[in-house]
Amino acid sequence: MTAKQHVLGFKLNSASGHSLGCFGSSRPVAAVGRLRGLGRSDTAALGFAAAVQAQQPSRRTCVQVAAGRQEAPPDPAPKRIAVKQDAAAVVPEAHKVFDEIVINVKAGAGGNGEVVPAGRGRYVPNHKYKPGGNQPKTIWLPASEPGDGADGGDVVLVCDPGVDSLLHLHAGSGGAGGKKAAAGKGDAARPTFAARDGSNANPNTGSGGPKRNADIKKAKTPALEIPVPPGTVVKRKGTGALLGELLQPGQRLVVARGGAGGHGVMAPSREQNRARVSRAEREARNKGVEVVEVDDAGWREDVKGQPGQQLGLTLLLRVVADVGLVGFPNAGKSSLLKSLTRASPTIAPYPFTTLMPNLGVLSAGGGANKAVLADLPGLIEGAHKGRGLGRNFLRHLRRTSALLHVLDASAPDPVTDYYAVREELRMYNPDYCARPHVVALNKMDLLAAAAAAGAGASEEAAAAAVVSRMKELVTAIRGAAQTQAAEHAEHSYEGPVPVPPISVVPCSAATGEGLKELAAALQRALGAARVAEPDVLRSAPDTLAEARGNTTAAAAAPPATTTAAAVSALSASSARKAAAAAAAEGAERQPVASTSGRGAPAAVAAGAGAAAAGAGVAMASAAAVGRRKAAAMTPGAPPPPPAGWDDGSSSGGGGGGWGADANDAAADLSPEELAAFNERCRSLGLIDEKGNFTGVRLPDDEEAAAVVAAGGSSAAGFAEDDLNAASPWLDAHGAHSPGAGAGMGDTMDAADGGGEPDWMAELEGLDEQAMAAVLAELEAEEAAEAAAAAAAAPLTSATGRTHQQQQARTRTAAAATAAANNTEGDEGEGDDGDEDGDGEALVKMAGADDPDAALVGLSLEQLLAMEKDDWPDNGAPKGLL
Ligand SMILES: Nc1nc2c(ncn2[C@@H]2O[C@H](COP(=O)(O)OP(=O)(O)OP(=O)(O)O)[C@@H](O)[C@H]2O)c(=O)[nH]1
Ligand SMILES: [Mg+2]
Repeated sequence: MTAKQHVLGFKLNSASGHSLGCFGSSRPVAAVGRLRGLGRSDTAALGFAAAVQAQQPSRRTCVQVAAGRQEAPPDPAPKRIAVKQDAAAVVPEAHKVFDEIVINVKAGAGGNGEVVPAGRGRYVPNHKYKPGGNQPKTIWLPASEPGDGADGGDVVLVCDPGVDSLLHLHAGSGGAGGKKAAAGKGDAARPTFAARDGSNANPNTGSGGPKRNADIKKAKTPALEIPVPPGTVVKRKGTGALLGELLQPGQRLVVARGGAGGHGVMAPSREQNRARVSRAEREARNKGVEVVEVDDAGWREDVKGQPGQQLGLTLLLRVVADVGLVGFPNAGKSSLLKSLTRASPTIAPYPFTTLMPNLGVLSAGGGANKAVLADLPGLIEGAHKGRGLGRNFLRHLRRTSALLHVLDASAPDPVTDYYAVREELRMYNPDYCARPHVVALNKMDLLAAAAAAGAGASEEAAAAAVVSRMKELVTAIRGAAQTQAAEHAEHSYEGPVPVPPISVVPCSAATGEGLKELAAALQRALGAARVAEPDVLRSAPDTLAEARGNTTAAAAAPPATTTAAAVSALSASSARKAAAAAAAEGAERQPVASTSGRGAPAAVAAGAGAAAAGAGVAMASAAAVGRRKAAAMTPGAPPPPPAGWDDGSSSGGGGGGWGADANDAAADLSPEELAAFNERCRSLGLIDEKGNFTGVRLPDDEEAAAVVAAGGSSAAGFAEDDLNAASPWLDAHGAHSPGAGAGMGDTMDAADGGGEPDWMAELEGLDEQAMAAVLAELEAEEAAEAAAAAAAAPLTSATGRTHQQQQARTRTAAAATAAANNTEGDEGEGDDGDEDGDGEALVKMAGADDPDAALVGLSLEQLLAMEKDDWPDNGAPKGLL
């Protein structure tokens, strides 16, 4: 044996085959992998030896290996082991779930405060100093107050409607500022989102500058905003505590608070320290206390910023939708979503095509009647225990108001499928089974094709076979729903009683058959959901429908549209009543009866005679046809609004604009009220004999004469003019007619109270005298206002004040003269026409201590004649004149 070769002897543990080895002796050493100094080929050789030894445990195996040589052994066995080792090193990539993620969030730490050495500053004279007093002559003024450190940035979740999943958080990438998840498991493997730390106090950057100004005491640190889709639920990892739910766009949830910034501190000077310590020492020694060296680090701690909060969060997405589509894989959920909405989900003939919910908007009837549908991944039996895609997707139903069960009608046993899905729902959350739901018997075309193939050439026989199969399925599905409710009662299961379907609609996503009926049924289900559980987040949907919900309103409607309104009202109210009754009755509710309760009244009221006797397709479609006929709707028109839906648009479609014209205001009135309202409008001249609106206007002479002749008012004062003829107009605006002896004051008051006075119309018919009186009164009013304003507003110059007062006096005098000419007294304007009183008031208002008071009575000429030097020194700029 050369020096370069070693003989390695092995004694392998026969129990485990190859876990331990010996190095030339019987003493066990470390595991094979931990033998130091061996190359890859050595390890392979050891492995080979282990394998041989495992085959023949009684033998002692020796392997000769050339140290340092990296030769590949010819035997394939070590290769296998090497492959095994590589396989162990592979870290399987974590499955990225779009609707759930655990992340770490870390708020920023606060910045440190400023430490200002006590020596910075200067002595300033002490203004309290008095010779002989105990105040020092100078006091120490520090140069600036020390600044605080900035608070650390918060971590905030922001509800962003532009984001539709949580996938963007997995990599911790994007603008959210997260770090990529580390390989491996545990906390470190989660993506981490850390906000910025607060900046340290720094006089140069603002924080920690001259701190006389409180506003710049702290610098601001921007928060880290993490966008999440609407419907994100935030829980604390570990405890599971619910931190919040983000539903509204722009909603914010602070999940980690930044640490507080450290305080700015004025550090004690060396002298102060020494003096303080030595004094304390001296006192302690005097008391015989042993002195222990203690570092007073209190202020040093105070300066430091606090760490930010740091925690693990579980984010769960619950899709926000009105209707959730549930069913077995391949039932055609995605196909139906595609046919009903503009969504384009992936559709394929194999199960679990859909892995993420797809959303689509169903807008039946346009406008407000919009519903968001969510197509969920397929469920299978045992999903609530984790089979298939598991129960995770079931939580997306949480925020839906109604459900659409999609069944493959061509499957061997659709009823069992329905029951199985209902049971899955019940076991996951019994509340889901209490929600209004519709069953879609999809793939009807396949059934028809099969029937046609079976029945040979006879089309009628094939159609009859399909109808009979559909009837059978509908009855069986309703029976299954009843069975579920009965079992619930029998076993006293938790939660509300499962409800039967609102409608079972045969349809085909491929041919489009039955889709209109399906959309209408979904709207009914949503209406029922809203009535049973009004959602405060939505605006009240049916205030107008409520008003039309009684026959009175229908009777008050214009004749041409009465039928449509009555049908609409009846169908809305009956549906609402049925829904309310259904909510109250619970398990006792008979599904067939409740369904006919929804459909039949509309049909009966319309005289279509299509009230269906039994459950099923025939009944549902007959009711729908009856409604359509009754409402005289075109085939493509939207279905009548269900309970709980704003019928603004559909009433317009069905009734030729009923409710959209001026009569809408009268819709809420009883016939008596309506008659009184019309009479009043007619008396005011607002509508003509035919009931047409004439608009708001001043009546002409004949009408005025008629009003006067009817004894409305006597003609006096301005009686012969058109002014009096305005009485109906004033009446209409809540003012009274000018009576005998009433002057302009009254008229103006009435006009003021009545909204927009037509001044030109009023002044047109006045004679000269009356016009002069009006003008004088206006002048007087203006003058009084000007005088009051002059007294109230502080004047800065004597000139301005004098000028204004002079003007006021002039106007007052003119007004007084005009008022004196006016024979009728103006009771409303009693403060006018008193020149002296006014002048006195002005002098009084000027104030006794006002240096300008002496100037008040002087004329402009007198003022101009005054020497400037004679002017009182009141601070006004001199020489203005
Ligand atoms: N003939 C016919 N085929 C249909 C109809 N609806 C769906 N299909 C077909 O059924 C298959 C499955 O349809 P999907 O819409 O992907 O079914 P799904 O329920 O979304 O399936 P998962 O996403 O796996 O749960 C596709 O091949 C569709 O073309 C229908 O009304 N008639
Ligand atoms: Mg699908």
